[in-house]
Amino acid sequence: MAVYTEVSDEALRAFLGDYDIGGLVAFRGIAEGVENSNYALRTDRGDYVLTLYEKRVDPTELPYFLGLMDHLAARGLACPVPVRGRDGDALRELAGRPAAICTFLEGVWPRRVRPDHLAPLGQSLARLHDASGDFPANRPNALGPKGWAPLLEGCRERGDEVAPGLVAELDGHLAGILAAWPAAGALPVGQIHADLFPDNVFFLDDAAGRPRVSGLIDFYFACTDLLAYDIAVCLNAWCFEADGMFNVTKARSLLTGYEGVRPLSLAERAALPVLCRGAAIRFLLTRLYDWTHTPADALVTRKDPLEYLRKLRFFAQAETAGALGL
Ligand SMILES: Nc1ncnc2c1ncn2[C@@H]1O[C@H](COP(=O)(O)OP(=O)(O)OP(=O)(O)O)[C@@H](O)[C@H]1O
Ligand SMILES: N[C@@H](CCO)C(=O)O
Repeated sequence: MAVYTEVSDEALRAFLGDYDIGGLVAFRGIAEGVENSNYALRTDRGDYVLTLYEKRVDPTELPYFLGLMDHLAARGLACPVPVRGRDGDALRELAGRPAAICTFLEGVWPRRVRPDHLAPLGQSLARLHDASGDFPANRPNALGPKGWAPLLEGCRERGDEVAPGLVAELDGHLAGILAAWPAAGALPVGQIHADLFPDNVFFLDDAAGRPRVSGLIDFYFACTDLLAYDIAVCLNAWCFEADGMFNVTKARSLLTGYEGVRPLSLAERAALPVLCRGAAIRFLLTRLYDWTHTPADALVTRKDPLEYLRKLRFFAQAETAGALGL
């Protein structure tokens, strides 16, 4: 479900009148995604995605997200390009919500991640980091280390309903992660995607049948943080099997693909285990918060926090990159 705000035919036609993208051919809601309302839009000039930004997005941050996509696309990264209206503005308003039209990306996200998805993923992630090197704006990571303790506080009352003893266990993990977190200035910082899960990466097969990344989407958690933290997010989101096992082959392919474009420093590699613990607790906490604050019958699909507890426990017992097999 991801159409929270309905758009009337009349409002849509008036809205499109502010653009120079041709006449309307087709318009339908996109079911996937949970944060915003997304519509597939076809005009006689091409395909687009219309996004209406819902309540959890801070409108003052939209220029950063749209500006970053524009910047990356201009440097050759396949990502949605915000389309400007006749007045030059990409960020507009529709049905009472901030709204933008972006170009449509071909491809499909992998429902089942295979080992051969990982090297192209790593390459794309490194290209994103390289291409954003000269991006002029910054956005602190609200869901980074400083945000985790307040999130855990928000889960303190009801967290143990999800698993007995969970909150106390998370207190212990969080203290350990924060104590071991890289000091400011120790690792390279830049613009990161911060949510590069399989459903945000589109692939198409090349002529030889090998998967190639056709585009990255959903930059609405992007922020300025440790570049290697983005790899840690991917190690969490892409390298575990359904039975909970960490797949070292996938993890190595991710790093090989990444380092083919941007080699990691020794310090970045050494920090991977704690960055992986950090990424695991970040997704565990946001999922736990949503689980304990969203009514069970709400339209939003809640994601399982315990999937990330298992990942956190796995990373907590691997103190070095070597122990992870990396
Ligand atoms: N530029 C694009 N090209 C093609 N499809 C797109 C594009 N942007 C979004 N989509 C489609 O819309 C769906 C939802 O998009 P997105 O993940 O950005 O939504 P969201 O509501 O912000 O979701 P999330 O819960 O993942 O944060 C995607 O899975 C994809 O199918
Ligand atoms: N990727 C996040 C959802 C927010 O995009 C998760 O799986 O918890």
